[in-house]
Amino acid sequence: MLPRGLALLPRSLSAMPAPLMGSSAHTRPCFAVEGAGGSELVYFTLSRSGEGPARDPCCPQPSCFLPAPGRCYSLCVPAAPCSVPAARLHRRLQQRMSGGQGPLGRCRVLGLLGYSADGAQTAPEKGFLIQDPQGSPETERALEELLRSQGEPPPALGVYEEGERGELWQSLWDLRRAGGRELLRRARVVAAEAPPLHPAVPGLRHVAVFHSLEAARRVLEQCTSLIPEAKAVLDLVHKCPKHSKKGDFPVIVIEGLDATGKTTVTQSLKASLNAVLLRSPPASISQWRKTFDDEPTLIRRAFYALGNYIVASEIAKASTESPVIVDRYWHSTAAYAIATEISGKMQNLPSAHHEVYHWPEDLLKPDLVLLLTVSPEERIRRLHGRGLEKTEEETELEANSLFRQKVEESYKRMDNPGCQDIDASPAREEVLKTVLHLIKKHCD
Ligand SMILES: Nc1ncnc2c1ncn2[C@@H]1O[C@H](COP(=O)(O)OP(=O)(O)OP(=O)(O)O)[C@@H](O)[C@H]1O
Ligand SMILES: Nc1ccn([C@H]2C[C@H](O)[C@@H](COP(=O)(O)O)O2)c(=O)n1
Repeated sequence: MLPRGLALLPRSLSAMPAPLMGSSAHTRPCFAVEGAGGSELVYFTLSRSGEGPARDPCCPQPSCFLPAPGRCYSLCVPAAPCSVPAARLHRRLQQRMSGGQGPLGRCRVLGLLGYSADGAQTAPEKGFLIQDPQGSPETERALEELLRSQGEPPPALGVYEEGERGELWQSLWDLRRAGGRELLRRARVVAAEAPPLHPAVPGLRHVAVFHSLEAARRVLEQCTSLIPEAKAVLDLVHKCPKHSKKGDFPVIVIEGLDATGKTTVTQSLKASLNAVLLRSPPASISQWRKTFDDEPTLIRRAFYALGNYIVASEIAKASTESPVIVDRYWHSTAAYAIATEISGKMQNLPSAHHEVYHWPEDLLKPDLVLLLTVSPEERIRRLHGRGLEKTEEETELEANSLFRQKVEESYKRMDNPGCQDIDASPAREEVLKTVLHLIKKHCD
């Protein structure tokens, strides 16, 4: 018996009949599998005609999808990727599949992005590729059950099968009928060229890196009936002046990965400069961080973005009376969001000067942004030395040095104001001396 796999694909993309029948690779729906080929993404598209070599010398090989002798399943969320319901459905499925219970618990879950190859400035539809090392029918049943429990219409279910000549086929099934399924189409899986930009880049400004208060506010407004804290955040934003303006005293932001010494440096600066110390997210919303950290990227990043606007109003007020030091600000929000969304290798990051690195026009600009950097080994020594419980993202940083490098590189690509790099490895007093020297140089 030939190995089989299942795919749940974005309904909007899978329902695009013309591109599938046509021959232009530019208009076809395309897909990228994250993590199947190490740090490389595996790109594929669908051909109804079944044309193509028996075994495609390029990816995707059936083995990328079908872990011998297991089966592979994949799914995408069938709704607009920028909408709160789609983002929450994706998150729910992710939690259920990575919950470690039942047959889905033993599967390897990879990210799947569905995008259009015509370069549209839209966010990709997100999904999963699920590899079952045991190839058990229970997994298929558990997956169907999971999808049917998510309400109508459940995502379409695609089944991957290896053909007689080693080629890969995808059958798309409609799961809407209670207990049954109907074949919507069968298409050949063929390699697609890697797009010029990572598929998540065109949509970054819509789903992760918000460049205006309005864009972030729109997201939380969609959440008020689902997340009561969203209303509380919006109320605070509403109370802030529309365009916060900086006072005459300098505003200095300290940025960096966790445990690079931001708290240490900002507290010392506060004392040395007789400054006001602020942080983003501000104290007024930090009690809701856990709630928003558990939400999907779209909502989580909108929360942090709005936090920056609330801090901006605090900066405006404080900087009329004394220097202001800010522990994290917009650069953190943007750098972590970019590094999370852009899977794969460092080269997938948007190139320097890309608009995603530009400062939002409506957000109060600091005078100076200093980026503390330490070697990965020193950072881990400091994390362990501190002995605090690790957050999910800190664990990710420790486990995934590629992610850490992407956060740091994104910081370095920020524009106007850019981040000025500081080696924070030396002793505390020496780091403080360097920072004070730079502030003096900049502000004199
Ligand atoms: N220059 C330094 N040399 C040695 N240890 C340091 C230095 N600066 C800070 N540390 C220690 O490293 C640990 C992390 O520092 P700190 O809490 O200031 O980092 P942070 O960037 O604010 O971290 P987080 O973002 O996770 O809050 C602390 O235990 C701190 O005492
Ligand atoms: N202005 C900010 C501050 C923080 N974040 C996010 C980025 C990380 O996920 C996490 C790090 O914060 P820490 O653990 O150091 O308090 O919070 C952000 O997006 N924007």
